[in-house]
Amino acid sequence: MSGNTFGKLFSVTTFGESHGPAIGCVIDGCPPGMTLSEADIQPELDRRKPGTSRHVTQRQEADRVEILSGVYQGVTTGSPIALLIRNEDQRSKDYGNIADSFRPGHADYTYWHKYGVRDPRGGGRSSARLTAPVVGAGAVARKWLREKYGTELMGYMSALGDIAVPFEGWEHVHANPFFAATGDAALLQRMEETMDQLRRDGDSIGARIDVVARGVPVGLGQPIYDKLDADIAYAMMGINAVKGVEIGAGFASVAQRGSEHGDELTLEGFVGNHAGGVLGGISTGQDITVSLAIKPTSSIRVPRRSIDKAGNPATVETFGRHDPCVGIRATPIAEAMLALVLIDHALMNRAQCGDVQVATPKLK
Ligand SMILES: C=C(O[C@@H]1CC(C(=O)O)=C[C@@H](OP(=O)(O)O)[C@H]1O)C(=O)O
Repeated sequence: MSGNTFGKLFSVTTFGESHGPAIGCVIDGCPPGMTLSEADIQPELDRRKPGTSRHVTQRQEADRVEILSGVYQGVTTGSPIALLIRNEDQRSKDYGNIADSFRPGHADYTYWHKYGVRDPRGGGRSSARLTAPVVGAGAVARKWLREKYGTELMGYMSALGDIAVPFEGWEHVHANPFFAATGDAALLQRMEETMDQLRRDGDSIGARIDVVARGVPVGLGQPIYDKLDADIAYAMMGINAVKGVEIGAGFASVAQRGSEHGDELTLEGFVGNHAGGVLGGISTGQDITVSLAIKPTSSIRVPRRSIDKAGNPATVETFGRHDPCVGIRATPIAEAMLALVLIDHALMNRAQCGDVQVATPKLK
């Protein structure tokens, strides 16, 4: 009801603010009997944490996760799992000059009208820092999915602003600060220069992120309202700054014919994956492919027109430590959200349809 909980059977409630003492989440419904320790979660948080290159926010947070409950002798018990991440590097004075006005493109304005109370310390609940607990919960989900079905989740940046970054191979993704799946040195150099110029300009830029789930069993998803692709879109739109989601061919479907779009079935497998791994809202067993449009960060140094709380015209400039392209750190977050959707649907499918068997081959 209050927009802080995600998922039905594997439900995650996040808490905390960017400049409060800590952030975290409570996971309810994790299956018992899975080995789990901080070491399973920390590497995912390390992929997302701030301060890892000059192209992201310089706020220094270790994002060290503590498991407070739900695990006994290294095994999940079925009780709620609480994950805690302490904030260490808050600097609320950066927000002093905008405490009474509204950043264009930011949630400041809508939160103020909705709640009538403003947390002047940083972005509060609307901060992208709140994606850290989501990544923590996603790490638990992806471990279960890997152990149960061999599911793997991967993602990469496929565009930085108007620079398209073609996919070359997964081996490149962690060899550059952008999560780009390319080894093209000239292209990476162009991306670095674009970001350096943006930083000098005090401006920001958008990005496109592609996410893939491989090894998803056939049959996940519900027929009408809780379609797998609908829940994926819902989940992705829950990530800060996401303005668009495509599944499979997405908006390119508009220009396709049925003879091209519909992936033919052969005994060797599906021919193509325009469906993005989902037909009729239910997983096909192929890769689930999702693409996200991430808007340019709204906290920028460029002076812009706004108003203040009293209704006077104001000029807004945001100082402090911000991501000039929040999309650079979005890849692990998108993977985590996809994992949360998949585990929830896997548990729901197990409940209703766990005994169903048909003799038809399962295609890939
Ligand atoms: C700290 C993180 O990113 C933050 C995301 C963010 C925002 O407004 O979204 C604003 C900045 O934080 P602060 O509230 O301290 O100004 C970023 O540094 C993080 O992702 O962990």
